[in-house]
Amino acid sequence: MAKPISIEVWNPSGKYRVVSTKSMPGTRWIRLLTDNDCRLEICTEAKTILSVDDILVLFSALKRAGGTAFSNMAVGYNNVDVEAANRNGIAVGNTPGVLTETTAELAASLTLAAARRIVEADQFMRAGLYEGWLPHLFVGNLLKGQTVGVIGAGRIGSAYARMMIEGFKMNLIYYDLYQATRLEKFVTAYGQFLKANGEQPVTWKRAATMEDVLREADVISLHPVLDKTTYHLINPERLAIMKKDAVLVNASRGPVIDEVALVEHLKANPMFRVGLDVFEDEPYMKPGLADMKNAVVVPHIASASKWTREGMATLAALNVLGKIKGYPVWGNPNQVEPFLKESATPPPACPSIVNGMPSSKL
Ligand SMILES: NC(=O)c1ccc[n+]([C@@H]2O[C@H](COP(=O)([O-])OP(=O)(O)OC[C@H]3O[C@@H](n4cnc5c(N)ncnc54)[C@H](O)[C@@H]3O)[C@@H](O)[C@H]2O)c1
Ligand SMILES: O=C(O)[C@H](O)CO
Repeated sequence: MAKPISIEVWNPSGKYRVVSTKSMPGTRWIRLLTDNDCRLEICTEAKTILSVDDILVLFSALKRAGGTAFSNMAVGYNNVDVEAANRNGIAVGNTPGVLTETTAELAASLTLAAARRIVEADQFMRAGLYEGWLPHLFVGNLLKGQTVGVIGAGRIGSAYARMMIEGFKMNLIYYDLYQATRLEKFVTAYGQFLKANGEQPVTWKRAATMEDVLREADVISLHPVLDKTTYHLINPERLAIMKKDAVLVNASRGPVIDEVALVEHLKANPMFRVGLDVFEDEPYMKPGLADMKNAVVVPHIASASKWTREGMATLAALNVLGKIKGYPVWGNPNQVEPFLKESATPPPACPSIVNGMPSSKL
């Protein structure tokens, strides 16, 4: 017999049953549900990461139980079979916007850590190897005036680009299926500001192909969704056209990079550096990656700030609650701030439902 799962129950007499597969940060999301007649069951097992297949099973179980909604506590939903959710009449929620700046900040941190060899230098220092200042010790790359390449200039890609342009006066080259008009306008205006102050203006370019970005950029950060078009977007051929001392950052999804090919590239090109938040086979790294001094690796923490994680929990809970209440879907998933005001009642809407199913169908 399968071992029973440990759960914590809030408001046991609540009319609507909501299950959280993990304990989520903060308490507002719990209050919002229990104040609205929900019985909340939180799975307290230490490790409950659901695979794509687990979620498929969950959908049919949800349907059998008369359930109507599932929400990821994440903006990315490549782990969810949305077609299967549609077949089961399940609305699928996600948590856009609240994590944009936090994720971009981590991508910027990885960029700096890789470019300036922070982790290597830290390890050297702790190992007691420092004997005094030397002209060649941990020489890295200067970012100012270099070109930052962004692949996937959506919410996070654009926020990252702005940080690197405004912070380090980098020029921009980007590739996206859509034009990033607001980002372009920002760079133009910032360039004019710099020029008016007697400084070298920054510039932008929308690349016709991804290869143009890879060839021209000194730093490349990946921010697309993961789907068939972006799987192994960085492959051996594309690694080969990048500058030998480029910095590559990935805080999108692991499979966007062919990680085996990346390890080979790092071995062959010691001046090439990467900063990775995500991995092809999480929680594992491909063999050899952990030994590479020119790789900075962190465990999928890009959205890990207290405010952000609490906000993600709130949005995920409100997606589910909104479906229970029969609320419409919020019109603009890029503007979710009204749901995040701690002291205010959230708007009567589901913050973000990706399969946009009308409440009446559910
Ligand atoms: N590491 C983390 O913890 C973390 C945190 C948040 C988001 N993410 C990942 O980042 C992704 C982006 O999030 P977002 O909020 O910026 O989403 P978004 O939808 O605003 O941006 C994604 C962009 O990718 C572009 N795109 C899609 N296919 C492309 C292709 N083939 N080539 C180039 N561009 C393409 C889209 O046009 C869009 O502009 C998420 O889907 C998620 O997987 C990771
Ligand atoms: O897609 C997301 O939101 C991340 O992977 C978790 O922050």
